[in-house]
Amino acid sequence: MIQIHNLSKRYDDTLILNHTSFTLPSKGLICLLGASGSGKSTLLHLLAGFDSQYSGDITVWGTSIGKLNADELCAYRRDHIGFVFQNYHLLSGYTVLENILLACELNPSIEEENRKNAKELLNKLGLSQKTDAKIENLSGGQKQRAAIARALIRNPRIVLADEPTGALDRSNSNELMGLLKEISKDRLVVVITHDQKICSFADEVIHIENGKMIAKGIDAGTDLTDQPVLSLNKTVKGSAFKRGLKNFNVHLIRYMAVSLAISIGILAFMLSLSSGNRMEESISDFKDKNTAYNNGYIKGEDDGTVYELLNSDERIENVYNQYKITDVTLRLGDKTEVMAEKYPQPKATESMSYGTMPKAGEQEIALSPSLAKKFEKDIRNLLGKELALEYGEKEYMLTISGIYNAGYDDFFVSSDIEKEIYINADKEKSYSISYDVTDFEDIVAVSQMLADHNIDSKTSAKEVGALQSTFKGLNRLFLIVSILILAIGLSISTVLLIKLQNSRYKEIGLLSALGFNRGTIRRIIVSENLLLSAMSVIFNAVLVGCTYLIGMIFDVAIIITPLQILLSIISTGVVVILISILASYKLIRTEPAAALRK
Ligand SMILES: Nc1ncnc2c1ncn2[C@@H]1O[C@H](COP(=O)(O)OP(=O)(O)OP(=O)(O)O)[C@@H](O)[C@H]1O
Repeated sequence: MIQIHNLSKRYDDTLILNHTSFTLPSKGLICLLGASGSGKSTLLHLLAGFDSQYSGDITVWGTSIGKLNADELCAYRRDHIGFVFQNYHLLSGYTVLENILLACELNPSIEEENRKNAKELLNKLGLSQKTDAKIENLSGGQKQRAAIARALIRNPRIVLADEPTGALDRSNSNELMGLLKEISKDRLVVVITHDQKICSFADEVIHIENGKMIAKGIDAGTDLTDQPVLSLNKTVKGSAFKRGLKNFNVHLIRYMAVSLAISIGILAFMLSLSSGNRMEESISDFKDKNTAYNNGYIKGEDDGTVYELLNSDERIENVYNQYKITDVTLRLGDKTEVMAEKYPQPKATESMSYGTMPKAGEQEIALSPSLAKKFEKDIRNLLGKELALEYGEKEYMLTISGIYNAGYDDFFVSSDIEKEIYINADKEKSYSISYDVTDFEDIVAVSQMLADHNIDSKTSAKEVGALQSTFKGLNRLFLIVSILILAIGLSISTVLLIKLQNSRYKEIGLLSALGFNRGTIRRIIVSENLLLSAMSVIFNAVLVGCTYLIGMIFDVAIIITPLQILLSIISTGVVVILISILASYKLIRTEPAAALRK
């Protein structure tokens, strides 16, 4: 029997049930009557363990359900309660049979028996033709019968039905009540109704008036001798992943829309980043073409002050004095050219016709066109050839790395070769100083520092400055755009995922009402979220591929580094999982009564 003692229930300031006490028998058919809004459904939800926010006590077969923990309450709902909802709460996208078997999902070991029982019930309820029909294609009355079948399938000891005949005609109502009367011989069946004729089936009629339960009718008597014990088996069977997969399939279109939106957001962010990469590439292009971009040259005699200033600056390296040298011989094949005087010249301000300036650490030489022509008519052919440079007693074998645009006979050699040559030079007075700026970013600042000291240096600072100011502005712009795109993408994704989760309150409320515990529901949702995340990752990868393809077709090079691609794919997955966890946090924790009302 169920003993209701001093039960009160309020919603905010409204008292619905007011210190009411009543004892319901262990078997028999009870009809619950009352004006609309009097609290009939509320009472049924409390008896079913859908809502634990009340005062007073409900004792079922000697156990107070208010004292049960969350898992025990789930076991109570799953193993002892069959509930017929006023609004059916059947899952769209699933068949009638699947909806009914949902109640047995936590006991899949007897799957065949469950199916057989479900079909028998459908037969009894006149729904056998609709076994495999999608629930959304059923009429109101058919849905009601499917909901009744789901409540009865596990043969529960307590059946609570909220207006089960509301959508049925008289003959179907009578048939159903006949069935409920039949099963009430060995269990308790409580039926909410507004129909007085239905009450003729009842063993007892209870009215709810002013928050109190009042008996009106024949008392079925409280059968204390036949009182079962409330067994609570907390073992959970059934695969949460299987249900998650099914749900994912049913909601596939919705999930696809969400993952597409998220992937597009992250792709847009990546494309924006790609513009930043393009700038990086332009800078590296500039560096490749202007191999002497970081070199500086200061002409004039120095008493050591300029040299000291350069040497003491941490941004500067490879500082050395340059000297005029005489009688330099260049030999290539059978052609020899002697330069009576060779003056050091600024390297960074020269532009290249072909090839590159000699690089430090390499045995290289670059020639001016007029000098190059003395060795070969088509000066381009000289690139990569070996040229011997003789100075003093020494000979250096150098590779011709480039031809630069000076209008007189001249050459540059790699800085380490140049320094070696100066060992034998007349070092009475230096002609100029050469230095390198270690970091590209510091070139302009170093030139400015020298200008502040009234030192005139020849560098590529002007070009680098122009490049930097253009790129700095654009970079900032793209960074802002990227962050904006990411923020918009994340906001849209969050809203979509929250909407997706919010649309599922009823479904999750139903699972909870059927006895799925919080852990199982969490695992179902996590499975779906993992599937959603995997789908988003795949979409993201496909979209990146398509973008590359479109870029190739329309000849727009899209620069995204493999690391950025990997990061974007991983972040898509992580973003989806994190937002899903956040969005489903409340969903998992909502009690069935509240979830089903949303
Ligand atoms: N979750 C809730 N939050 C706030 N108010 C609620 C909530 N659930 C029910 N109520 C209110 O409690 C009162 C009783 O509702 P309940 O559904 O139990 O009535 P009822 O007797 O079953 O009505 P009906 O016969 O129309 O179905 C109503 O005024 C309803 O608006």
